[in-house]
Amino acid sequence: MTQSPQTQSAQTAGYALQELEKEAGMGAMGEETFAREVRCIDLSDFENRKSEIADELWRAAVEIGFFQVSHHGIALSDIRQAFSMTEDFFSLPDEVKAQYPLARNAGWENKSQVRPSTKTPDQKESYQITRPLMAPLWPGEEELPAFKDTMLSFESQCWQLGMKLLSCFAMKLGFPEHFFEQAHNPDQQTYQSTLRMLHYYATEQSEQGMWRAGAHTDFDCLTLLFQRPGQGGLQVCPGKDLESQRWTSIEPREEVITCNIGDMLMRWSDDQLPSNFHRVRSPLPGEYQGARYSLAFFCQANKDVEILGPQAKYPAISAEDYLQQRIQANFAKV
Ligand SMILES: O=C(O)CCC(=O)C(=O)O
Ligand SMILES: [Fe+2]
Repeated sequence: MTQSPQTQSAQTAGYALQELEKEAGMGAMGEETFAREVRCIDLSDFENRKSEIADELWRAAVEIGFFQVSHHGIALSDIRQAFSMTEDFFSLPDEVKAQYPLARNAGWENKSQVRPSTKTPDQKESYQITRPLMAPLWPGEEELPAFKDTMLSFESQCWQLGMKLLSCFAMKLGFPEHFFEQAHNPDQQTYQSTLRMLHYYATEQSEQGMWRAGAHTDFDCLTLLFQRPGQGGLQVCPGKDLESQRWTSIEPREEVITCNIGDMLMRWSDDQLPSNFHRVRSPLPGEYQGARYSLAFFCQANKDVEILGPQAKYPAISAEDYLQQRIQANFAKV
């Protein structure tokens, strides 16, 4: 980094402001539609079909910003096991979970994320796993047997898939094929990719008139989102629909993973790849009113990695500074 700290933080603040202004206008209900297609890209025979898959991913990401992947290599039984552990974790008493409090992007929080779009707390609890920060944050084996091993192995599978997808984007951006894999190195202390377990409260435990997750774009490069059948509510607003605030509902399907580009890759791609708004709305009367669980894996470049696009549209910024400014805008205390 050649800039003085002062110039650097002024630019950081300017960019943060721009992102937040966009987000602040997105809190309304808007219009709902099922009409827009969210493409599902088949990843089978990945190594042999890589350039064709890369073309399909690029088109879906550029044109819509969201896509789903099928035949992605993570076994359904592993996904189900990760969800079962997630339910077990959130069933622990609050006093137990409170021993593992959220700091930066690891640990447990409860109704503490206030989105700039809604300015109200998301009606959820979450527990985030970020490898280098976990030592004081794992429940003991006696509290939750096999939790740590199961979730770490799932995290690793998510990382592998995330890196596969990012290698396709690297090729299309003119970076070396393994560029993003090197930037998301799980063996270093600077690793900051995160597996987030989410539990949205059943209607009776939620405050009325609030969002399960207010409209937002993700901070990361790429998000992989796993949903449970029958637990809907995720809605996306592809860039084209931003002005009209037309929201497309994504029907949860167990065998596909819903993916979206985050702000970090948008910046890294000089805005060629858009990060788009999404949210989780509360159930409407007549819909399933029970709890909703989801799992999200956020590919976030290691702290010391410099984010600079192929055309250098924006000044270089470290992934650490980039992420920190977005976390601060969302959580008061961390
Ligand atoms: O739970 C979901 O379906 C979405 C979660 C999400 O968008 C997030 O945590 O960033
Ligand atoms: Fe998100």
